[in-house]
Amino acid sequence: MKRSAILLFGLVTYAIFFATFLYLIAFTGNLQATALAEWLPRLPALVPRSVDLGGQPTPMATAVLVNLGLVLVFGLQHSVMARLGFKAWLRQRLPASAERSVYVLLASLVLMLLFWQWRPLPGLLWSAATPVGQAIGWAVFAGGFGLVLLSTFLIDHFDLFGLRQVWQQFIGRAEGGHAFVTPLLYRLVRHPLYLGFILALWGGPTMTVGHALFAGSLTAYILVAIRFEERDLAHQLGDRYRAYRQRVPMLVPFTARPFREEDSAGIVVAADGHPTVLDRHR
Ligand SMILES: C[S@@+](CC[C@H](N)C(=O)[O-])C[C@H]1O[C@@H](n2cnc3c(N)ncnc32)[C@H](O)[C@@H]1O
Repeated sequence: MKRSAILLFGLVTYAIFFATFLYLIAFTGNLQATALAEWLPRLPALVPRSVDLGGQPTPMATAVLVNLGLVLVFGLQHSVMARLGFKAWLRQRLPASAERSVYVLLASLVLMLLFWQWRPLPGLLWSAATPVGQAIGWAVFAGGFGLVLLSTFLIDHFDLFGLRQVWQQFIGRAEGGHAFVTPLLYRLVRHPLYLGFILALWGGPTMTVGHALFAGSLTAYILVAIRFEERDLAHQLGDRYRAYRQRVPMLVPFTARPFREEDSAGIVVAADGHPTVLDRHR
């Protein structure tokens, strides 16, 4: 009974996450009307509120404060709950197999709060004037979200969103955490998923003040989150992660400084074919 309940919780959480992710795409791209409606006039309004449309009109200063507050709540939820110490604390109170689903559920709820309470700031900063410019804007937007989704599968999509953990407890198999891997895009940059988000946030054919606030504050949060995440990874993987960090740039491909002999002094680099399991239970 308890096993089935945890499995059901994980499945429902995954469905909620996926719907929230789809809403995030529509929210960020204003897939409600705007530019897309010019191309596809019969496109139904996909979402009632987006970064630029449908939100409560609010004076500028209040809108900025509310919006930054929403991003701060998002950042705090993500960063606090992703720390090894917090995970250990949570596991003393909840079944370990449900921990990731709880994180994913809360992350989705915090995003829903942001969608609901976001205040548009409609001043136009830039807009692509030509069809080619608009197409490039949409390509960056779509490519960014595509990169996010692809990166989740390169790491381990079902582990990141808690499904693997609830399934393994259901079939009575011990849970082991997912491996540290560096396939494809992870050889070009250390954070392709975050790079995808940054491209998606800044892509699209137009940019308003509100959209720039959304993109800018989340980009700043991503840069902070990378610091925390890398600190944990270096703690878990030691020299292996430090050597990876030397070889592969953070977000911009082909910008790593050349690897020098002295960089490898005292460092033992594990072969890429032998991933280390990231310990989720510390
Ligand atoms: C939302 S994912 C983002 C992954 C990565 N920062 C990126 O942008 O592609 C965060 C989780 O992925 C894990 N992670 C980061 N790099 C990884 C890698 N190369 N292989 C496996 N897991 C990784 C982190 O430990 C963390 O639990």
